[in-house]
Amino acid sequence: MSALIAKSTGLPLAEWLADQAVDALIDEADLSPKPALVDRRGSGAHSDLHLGLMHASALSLWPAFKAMAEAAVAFGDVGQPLREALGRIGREGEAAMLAVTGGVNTHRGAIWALGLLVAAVALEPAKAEAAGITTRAARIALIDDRAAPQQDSHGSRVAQRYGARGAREEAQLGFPAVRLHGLPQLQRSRAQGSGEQNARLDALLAIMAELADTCVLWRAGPEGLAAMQRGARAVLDAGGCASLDGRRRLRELETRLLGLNASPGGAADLLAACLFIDRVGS
Ligand SMILES: CC(C)(COP(=O)(O)OP(=O)(O)OC[C@H]1O[C@@H](n2cnc3c(N)ncnc32)[C@H](O)[C@@H]1O)[C@@H](O)C(=O)NCCC(=O)NCCS
Ligand SMILES: Nc1ncnc2c1ncn2[C@@H]1O[C@H](COP(=O)(O)OP(=O)(O)OP(=O)(O)O)[C@@H](O)[C@H]1O
Repeated sequence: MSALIAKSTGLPLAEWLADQAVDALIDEADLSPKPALVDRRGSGAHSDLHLGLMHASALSLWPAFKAMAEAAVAFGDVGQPLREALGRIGREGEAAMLAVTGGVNTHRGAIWALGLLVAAVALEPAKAEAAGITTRAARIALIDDRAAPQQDSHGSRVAQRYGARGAREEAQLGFPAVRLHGLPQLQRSRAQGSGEQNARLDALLAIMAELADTCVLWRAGPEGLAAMQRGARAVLDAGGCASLDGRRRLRELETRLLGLNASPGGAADLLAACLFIDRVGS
């Protein structure tokens, strides 16, 4: 499917995939009202981020996504050489992002998730259904990158402290938050006639209701994480973002998260992953 679309647009596959990844990031950033995240209304719980910066950051990642797709085509299968090429390109992409944002982490988790997914599609563009893409991405993520520097990141610290599944494990398991929660909810809400923006918000909430988001754990601990998961579930149980009661619950969730200075950045990255698969998937 994606091979055919790339062909019909006349673009090389790698360029088409980089376009889709960047557009998924821009769609995620623009989607409003997202609880406590950067969106068209403002900066949520982030004093160092704003929408223009999210856009500039997304655009700065286009060459990295293109290079990741090209690496997948060149190596041709999942293995150590591809894994280590992706790691190197990912780190270069992160450096380009930090140069554009003046050192602010706008899309770290997204480079990881979308990079793996872009490579997974490029490996077998004819097999672009969600299960196939996420399984191939997981197989890449399971390989050790011997050149990766030992990191003492916020995410790895809280994942260890609380025994939570962080960004790395989410990918290694084949993105269950996307496959089992985000994408099915996106389709359900569309089928119910909720409207595209509400369907996307519902997909974000379905991810938030299940994810051990290490951004939230870092800033607000296990109580913050529980508040995020419970609050997101309450919106969906009330009928989702297209319903009046759901909207009321969404406002309550945002107030609660802002009070905790907690922002579901990991869930936002995985919504972008969800929108990417929705764009390229067959
Ligand atoms: C694996 C990564 C994300 C490091 O993650 P780490 O757990 O150490 O935490 P860190 O706090 O630095 O970043 C986590 C990022 O993931 C997102 N996130 C948080 N929780 C989750 C979760 N449960 N699931 C998915 N994403 C999450 C957040 O938005 C955050 O931006 C990645 O940065 C990495 O190793 N990069 C090295 C370069 C590389 O190999 N690139 C390959 C590109 S394919
Ligand atoms: N629309 C969005 N708004 C805010 N964050 C987002 C959005 N989309 C994705 N994110 C993700 O959220 C992360 C930002 O979270 P956070 O600011 O907590 O990270 P940090 O800079 O590592 O830590 P901290 O600011 O707590 O010291 C980014 O890595 C980004 O991937």
